[in-house]
Amino acid sequence: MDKVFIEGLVVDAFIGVYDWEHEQTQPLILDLEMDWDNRKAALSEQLHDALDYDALSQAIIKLIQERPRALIETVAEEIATLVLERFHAPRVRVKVSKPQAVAAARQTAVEIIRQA
Ligand SMILES: Nc1nc2c(c(=O)[nH]1)N=C([C@H](O)[C@@H](O)CO)CN2
Repeated sequence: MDKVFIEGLVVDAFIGVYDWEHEQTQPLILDLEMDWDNRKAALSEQLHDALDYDALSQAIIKLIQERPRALIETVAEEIATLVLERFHAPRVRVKVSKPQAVAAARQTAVEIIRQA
């Protein structure tokens, strides 16, 4: 299956289980891989035949910034649901990284794969 990617999308979010995390935003870094048949868009050159990574990126930023969340797992699930239900991709891999979570670690992250 063909793929569409969004890699390294940085979104400032109220995210975390601790009180201090409710008072200041932290960056999340999002990586998405979506199954999509790119042949129709390649032939028509019509954006409506493509999985629009720009529209999807804006929708993800809006989703994340509409309310605080405790766990990055919740962010990953909600993004996967958005991709499957609103953007109609049949399969998505979502990685949510929280680079400032653990001082001694370069990165912390979760990854999920969901299918329609
Ligand atoms: N699996 C997870 N573990 C932890 C999370 C998380 O979202 N998923 N979050 C925290 C705290 O918010 C932490 O990031 C603060 O530094 C701890 N563990």
